[in-house]
Amino acid sequence: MASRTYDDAVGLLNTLQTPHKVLNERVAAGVRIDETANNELRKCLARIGYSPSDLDKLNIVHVAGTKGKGSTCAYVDSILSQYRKSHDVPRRVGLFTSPHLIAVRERIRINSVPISAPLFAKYFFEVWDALDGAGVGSDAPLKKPPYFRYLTLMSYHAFLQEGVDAAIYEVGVGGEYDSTNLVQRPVATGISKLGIDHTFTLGETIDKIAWHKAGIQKSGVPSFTVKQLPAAMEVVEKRAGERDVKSLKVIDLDPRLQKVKIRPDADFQRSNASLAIALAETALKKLYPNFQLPPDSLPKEFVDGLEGVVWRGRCETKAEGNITWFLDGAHTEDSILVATRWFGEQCSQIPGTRVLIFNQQGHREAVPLLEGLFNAIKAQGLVKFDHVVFCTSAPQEKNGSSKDSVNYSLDSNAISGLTMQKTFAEKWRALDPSPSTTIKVLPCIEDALEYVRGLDLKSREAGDEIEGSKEIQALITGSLHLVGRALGVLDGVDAA
Ligand SMILES: Nc1ncnc2c1ncn2[C@@H]1O[C@H](COP(=O)(O)OP(=O)(O)OP(=O)(O)O)[C@@H](O)[C@H]1O
Ligand SMILES: [Mg+2]
Ligand SMILES: [Mg+2]
Repeated sequence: MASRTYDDAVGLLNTLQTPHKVLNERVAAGVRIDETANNELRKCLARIGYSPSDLDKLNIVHVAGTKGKGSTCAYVDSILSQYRKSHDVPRRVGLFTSPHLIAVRERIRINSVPISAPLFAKYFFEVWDALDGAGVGSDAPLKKPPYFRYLTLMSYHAFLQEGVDAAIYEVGVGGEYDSTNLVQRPVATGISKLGIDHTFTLGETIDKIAWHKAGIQKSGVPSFTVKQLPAAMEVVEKRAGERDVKSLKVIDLDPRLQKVKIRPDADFQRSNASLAIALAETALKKLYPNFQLPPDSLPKEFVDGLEGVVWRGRCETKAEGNITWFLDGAHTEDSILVATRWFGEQCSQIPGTRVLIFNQQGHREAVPLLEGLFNAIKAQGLVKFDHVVFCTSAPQEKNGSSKDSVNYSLDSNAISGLTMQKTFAEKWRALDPSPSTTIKVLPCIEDALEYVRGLDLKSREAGDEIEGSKEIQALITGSLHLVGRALGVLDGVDAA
């Protein structure tokens, strides 16, 4: 029998990635996802032994949105975990999020911890074998769903087998046709901030995008959203009506958060936290029928859950001697503004050398994204980048990178030729012609981090700087893959 380790599982899982060439052909032919994908996935679910109604046992909190999904899910998870610790209910909390930063198994967590490598391998191969028809009765093989959909299927299996009694699901792309949308009766659905992203799949305008995301709302299930642009809100309301939801509530900034330390201390994050409070409250009402949240303050479990949440790669800082790394995986117009403002505010009080490390490989609007970053930092007027580094997020075999970060959906020629990075460098030079700004194109994130460390070394060798000016503040942003690769290096190999 073939070897069946975690590494083997990830290797096989990678064969389910859609290659760059096929993605391009689909775009050219205008092929978009529709309900056939979930009809196929229901067959796979049946094959591994479950009906869609089995998923209702997971008491799912389902979250869609353009920005803030992952953070909202992490908050709900963290609040429920506090109840688990203090009351033993829910006994086990599942969390399904994407993408991963370092290891694929981060996407499937139980009690906030990524499932172990052996458990990942076990559930991976159980699903694999069942789809191959290797089980009782030797059914005909079923075509395996692509990467993300396979992982979703596997998460259903893992959570049901592990006795999870509350699960939080972050939508992959859109909502209506997403593989997380197999659930028929979640406990609550949440729609975080809507904006423009994934336009090929979802449509070019916010109302089209909202249509997909609002498609997670379910009959008889409470739905929650945050303030949206009118064109988006109209669609959310219309779809809520069509679906006959139990209620649709628009969640404003929760005044009870005034005494809670939300990080970063910004309204976008308080909005995510407010949405999470409403979702967690609804889930807890299901788990404890008499549960009531006081109207003017939050119980300790909520406060501890919100303050203690760990959501890596989003507005994360790491100190390393004189260097402070600021990491944020922002890759849309709105979120890049948020990340840039956060960086500017954080380091404007401390003199030092400012570095930007940027990449974005798959996005059609990558250059405008970079330009948005430049304009935001300029408009804010607090800091200026002295060094700007463009590099790829590609794993480097020589550094012992794992299969977890292999990405076949990107254009390998563009990566090896550093095509995007050279374009970014030209763009930045045009935006900032000042000779005092150094612009670099480097093959990989490892080299970019070393470049920054080299700056630190040089300044320490120079030795005669005034106190404080030896600080280096480096913002790493533009892509969650870039940030994940950077964290992998900065944390050491086995960070997950
Ligand atoms: N409500 C929001 N409005 C605008 N930007 C946000 C909001 N919430 C988060 N962001 C920004 O988006 C980044 C990603 O946040 P998060 O992981 O919560 O979003 P997501 O919806 O899961 O995104 P994706 O999965 O597409 O990366 C954050 O680091 C932050 O810069
Ligand atoms: Mg996204
Ligand atoms: Mg996410």
